[in-house]
Amino acid sequence: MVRSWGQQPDVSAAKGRYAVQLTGVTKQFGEGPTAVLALDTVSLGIEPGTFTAVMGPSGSGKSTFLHCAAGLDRPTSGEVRLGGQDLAALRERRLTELRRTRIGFVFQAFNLLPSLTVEQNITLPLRLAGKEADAAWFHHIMTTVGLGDCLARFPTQLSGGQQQRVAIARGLVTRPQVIFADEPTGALDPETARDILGLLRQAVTDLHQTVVMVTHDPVAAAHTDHAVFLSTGRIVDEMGAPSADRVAEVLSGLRRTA
Ligand SMILES: Nc1ncnc2c1ncn2[C@@H]1O[C@H](COP(=O)(O)OP(=O)(O)OP(=O)(O)O)[C@@H](O)[C@H]1O
Repeated sequence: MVRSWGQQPDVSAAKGRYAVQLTGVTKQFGEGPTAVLALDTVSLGIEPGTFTAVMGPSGSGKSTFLHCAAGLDRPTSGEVRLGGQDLAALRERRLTELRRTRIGFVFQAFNLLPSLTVEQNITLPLRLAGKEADAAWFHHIMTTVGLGDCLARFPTQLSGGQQQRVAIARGLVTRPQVIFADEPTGALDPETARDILGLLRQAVTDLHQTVVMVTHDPVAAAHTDHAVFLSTGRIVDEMGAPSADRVAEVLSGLRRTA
């Protein structure tokens, strides 16, 4: 049964066809002989309402890709568009507003505020955006991430896996158009990881949200619609309807040549 969670995110505001579009994006860190080319003319269009895995060996540029795509870092050259909006054209304040209203983040560094309870941490993006929580959606997220008993606790009273779940709930609560997730299941046991991936899938299928997820895990990638493979800052392969076996095969080939 497909459940509906009320109002869907406003994708009609998007002028472009893609939810996220990178064109010739290059990101260089440093200058001269020590310079690192973390992204090398990367071009990719991510359709709205799809779930994409970004994969590749360690140091291949996955996190840099995510940071540039999410407007957290500016590319050295090339263009990033979110819902048709060219991020380079935005001043810092407008960019912050766009991140707050249209993007959800689930990153490895959980960035939870220690002085706020679990519930306050999760609902913080809503308060910043001046929105009310949708009680049914909030309850559903809480049940899925298994945090119902921890709402009044503080982050320091939680395990690493529980903190990750708080970060995931916080990324989903505003039902943003695009969710960027960096290894969201890395610290979790397989059962919780499966539930979290199911929740991300539901955000895509039921709410037409777009999820872009960096992962090393072929099993996690098998939950997505599309896998993109990076090696030394370039997109070297793509796969529709990825299976864990085929993904593992591509990754081991890339590790051999990395
Ligand atoms: N702030 C930075 N300053 C200098 N070099 C950086 C910086 N951030 C990333 N790099 C370099 O850019 C390259 C890509 O890094 P990135 O973190 O994007 O890779 P990754 O694929 O996410 O790696 P991992 O899987 O190990 O997290 C690496 O060589 C890294 O050392």
